[in-house]
Amino acid sequence: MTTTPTGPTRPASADDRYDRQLALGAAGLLAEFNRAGVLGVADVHVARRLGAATGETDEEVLLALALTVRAVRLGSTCLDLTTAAELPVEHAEGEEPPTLRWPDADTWTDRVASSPLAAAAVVRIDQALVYLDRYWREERQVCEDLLARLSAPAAPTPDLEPTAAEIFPDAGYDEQRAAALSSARRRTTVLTGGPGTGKTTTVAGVLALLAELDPDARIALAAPTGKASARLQESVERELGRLPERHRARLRDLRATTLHRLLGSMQPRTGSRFTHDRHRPLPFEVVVVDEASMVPLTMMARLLEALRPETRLVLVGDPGQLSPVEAGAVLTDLVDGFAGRADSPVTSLLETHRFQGSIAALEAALRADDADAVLHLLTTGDGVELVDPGDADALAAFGQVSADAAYSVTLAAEAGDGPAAVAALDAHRLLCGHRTGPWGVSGWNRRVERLLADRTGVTHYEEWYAGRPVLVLANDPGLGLYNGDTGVTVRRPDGRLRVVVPGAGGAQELATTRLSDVQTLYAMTVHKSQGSQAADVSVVLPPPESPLLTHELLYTAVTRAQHHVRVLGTEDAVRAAVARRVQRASGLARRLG
Ligand SMILES: Nc1ncnc2c1ncn2[C@@H]1O[C@H](COP(=O)(O)OP(=O)(O)OP(=O)(O)O)[C@@H](O)[C@H]1O
Repeated sequence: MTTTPTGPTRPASADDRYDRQLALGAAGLLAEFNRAGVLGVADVHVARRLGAATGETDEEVLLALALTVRAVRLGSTCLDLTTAAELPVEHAEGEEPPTLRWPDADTWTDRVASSPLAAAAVVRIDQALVYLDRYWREERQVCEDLLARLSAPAAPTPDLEPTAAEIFPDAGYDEQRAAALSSARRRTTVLTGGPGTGKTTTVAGVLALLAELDPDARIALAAPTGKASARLQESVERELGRLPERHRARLRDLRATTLHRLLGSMQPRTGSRFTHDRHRPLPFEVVVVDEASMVPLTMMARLLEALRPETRLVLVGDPGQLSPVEAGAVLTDLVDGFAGRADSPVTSLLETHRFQGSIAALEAALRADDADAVLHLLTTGDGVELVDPGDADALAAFGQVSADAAYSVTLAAEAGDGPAAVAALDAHRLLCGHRTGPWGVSGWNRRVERLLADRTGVTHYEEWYAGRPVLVLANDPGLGLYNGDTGVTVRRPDGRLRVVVPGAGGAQELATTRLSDVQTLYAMTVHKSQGSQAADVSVVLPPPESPLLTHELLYTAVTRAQHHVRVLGTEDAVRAAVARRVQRASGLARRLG
């Protein structure tokens, strides 16, 4: 089973001209698909506007355009019209799905190909897929740049084996030693591996090998988000600390940054997107990009065009994790597209070094798509649990774990002990698949707040109180805060409240008035938790019919846990998640293969 999230949905029968989900003025097929909840208002408006600009009147062609806009909005880079009618259409429980007049799948693509829209290059047909022009260009460019990098002969490298043996001395590092050696010999590497498989350790080794080849090599470390770059900095520093002094000394001044900052500010007047592009390439001999699974197609296109052909590129990530919010799942496409090619730049690390026992077994069962094994482990394993939401006592106990964790944070925060409050906060995480609704972050935030109030006897009516955990929602480079940072409010001896936010350079304390874009963090989305870890994790699965319930969601959620994970969900929900891979349409893998 595969799924594509279906976006806004409403019952087909309702018709309200003031409904914000309905596109006013739309008629024919566009109105029909909008009313059924398949198309959003923006999809319809874009299609109508581009149709008017190009003189396109064929409603089936306009429908194809609107569906392609929708596909991009939901993360695909293109749309296959021959299978479009298989899109799951949400409908109210107990009702039949709406009957939609899907155009003839055999001729639809040809009609689009010979339309004024295609003549005006608004849409492109390639490999029988429909693209918006921009994504077609970016996908082709990514493919061409990568293949050009692979076909260029690599510079001859001296014998690196002795240095590799020095960096990775014992047999426990065999897999990483081999991966680091092959990366150091190549111009392009895609280093993949699940959580804790030693990707960062390998990157530190690759950098040490490359610095051995060229001690003056300029090295850039980057990640898609500020939070991920801060984590990269921290973990590379930690892993470099393991290396002999000679290597450490060479790599001491490395600083990680975001991809946006690496590429430079936007250049609106020159029409170029970033300071660095094909004409003004990045001045580095080595560029390492971590959390590559979070890099969307557009950013990958901008990065590749800004690299000199001789710059070594190392993309690092876990293709099993959630894809970026924007269009494209490039890392997955690279792994699929290069599979079986003799010149594949993909190197995979398989052995996990962080997890043990049932969590390691659960991770392996998920990777193998083995739903029976996943359920068996969740119901019998040590340190892993499945909690039935239909069992009131079990549900109450599940909520109590979060309330107890919040209580520990409150005690430390009221005592003014910042480090203890941060440690208590990081000891447990409650993760939800949904943002809103009773099973989402907003519902669980309220629920834990109530349980905590029952326990302390104090209900907080003020926004800020000692023990309030917060999640930062926007980057603020001035304050050194990043979207995804977490902090906790503590009471200082003078009674004032301060927010303690741990970071790579140590914790900082901020007045509550300086933090504007934050939300209470008794629960957070699985998406936001990517890349972070907690000793104990509670996961609230969406119901089986939710399109957000996917393999990637469950895998990302359970692999956040170091020692204990409890999953609130039915057996059906677990089976649905294991079976349902996020399907993002893209032509990149086929182009590469
Ligand atoms: N070969 C090894 N033997 C023992 N421990 C290792 C080995 N490789 C890495 N480790 C340790 O395992 C932990 C995970 O390694 P590392 O951070 O490199 O993995 P990762 O794949 O980058 O993890 P993630 O991306 O999930 O954060 C670290 O504490 C690291 O020091």
